[in-house]
Amino acid sequence: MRIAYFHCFAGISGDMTLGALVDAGLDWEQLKSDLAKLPLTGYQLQMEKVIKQGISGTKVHVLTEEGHVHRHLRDVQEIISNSTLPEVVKEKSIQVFTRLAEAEAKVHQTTIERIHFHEVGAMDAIIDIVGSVIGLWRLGIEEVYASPVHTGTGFTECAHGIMPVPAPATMELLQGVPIYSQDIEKELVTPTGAAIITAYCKNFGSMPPMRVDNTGYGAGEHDLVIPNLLRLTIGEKLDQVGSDGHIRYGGKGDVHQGQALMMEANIDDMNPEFYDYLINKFLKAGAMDVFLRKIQMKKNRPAIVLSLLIRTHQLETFYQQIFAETTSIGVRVYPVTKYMLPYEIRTVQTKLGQAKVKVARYQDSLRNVAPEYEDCRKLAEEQQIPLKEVYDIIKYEAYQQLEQKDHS
Ligand SMILES: O=C([S-])c1cc(C(=O)S)c[n+]([C@@H]2O[C@H](COP(=O)(O)O)[C@@H](O)[C@H]2O)c1
Ligand code: NI
Repeated sequence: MRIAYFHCFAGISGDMTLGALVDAGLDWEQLKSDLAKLPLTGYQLQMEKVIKQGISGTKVHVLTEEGHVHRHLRDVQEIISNSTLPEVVKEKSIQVFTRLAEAEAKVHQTTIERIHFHEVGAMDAIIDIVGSVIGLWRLGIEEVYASPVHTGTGFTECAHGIMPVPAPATMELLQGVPIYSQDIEKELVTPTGAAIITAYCKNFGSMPPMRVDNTGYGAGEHDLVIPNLLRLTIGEKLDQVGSDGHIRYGGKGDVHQGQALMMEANIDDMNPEFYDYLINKFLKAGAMDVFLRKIQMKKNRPAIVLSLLIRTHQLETFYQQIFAETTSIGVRVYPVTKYMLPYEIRTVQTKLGQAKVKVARYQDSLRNVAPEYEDCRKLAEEQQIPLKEVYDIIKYEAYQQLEQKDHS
């Protein structure tokens, strides 16, 4: 499972979140073209690389000509609903704004229908929030975690006048979240940042075990005595790292469940030489699996079903690639639920040498040991032994070692 960890050592705001997402690999041009799907004009998006206390990060600027506006929640909802963004993005963005409205309503003792946003409903806040939702969706983040949140202290000036830090709406949004201040007299967490992180975050604490793919830094406005950055780390969630250093995927013992999409296209008119190239291309682009089946179509035409198992956020990427690279002009897409045994990758020492094996367990019993093909191929080539023999030896010796460990 792909997860994100936000390290909020200098707080969190909407533009820091957007900067961190871009710094961690969100495609800038893609983000701009996604945001252009909102019925909003009169803004410009800019990004720049900045250095904060020697650390490089991305600062996103949302430049608008908008004067002081008072939007209600329903105005923001309408803007988002009237966009051509995917439903998941619209729903999550509206959820974040609804959280903001609830916090504002509580602070100003009114209702979410009546509350009018000042700064937090301005165009830059809409861009920050919808952009952050797009970013997490585009990067395929399935779960979000965060550190305890550094809030800052003192006072800040806004449309309401002078406010204590954390601002009342921020404080309301941070109910139940571990927060702290180290006497930095700045507003480190804004209502927008607090609404985004609390709408997503599963747990505020230390970083869960993960295999890191990318880290990005989103820069805040001011220069502080600490690096004014929000650090975002993206990677694959590991359910456990044992004291032996072995990594376990998918928890201990129980079958775990995940959602994915199956894309299929029936192809009867493409040069079969292309399939090898396409399978590699789709796998490199992040498909979880790609496979072919022979079928007999109407008029007795022999054909191929090209199937791709993909993550839900990859839909657009892959239908574009299928239409661009194959002769297909239509794809079927359906949601699938995957049930998976937890597994771990272990390196075993055998009489032929070292090899990795994938070890699957159900509860506490060993269910499968699969030697890694590439390691076996290398050993077979190096030692001029038939591949199937190498495979059997690795599997047998791995079983013996693992069973011995389990019983000791
Ligand atoms: O716009 C509104 S209603 C607003 C409410 C509050 C409360 O705490 S109530 C605070 N603020 C301040 O506005 C700026 C901008 O916030 P963003 O989240 O849009 O970056 C910030 O100083 C808030 O504390 C605005
Ligand atoms: Ni307010």
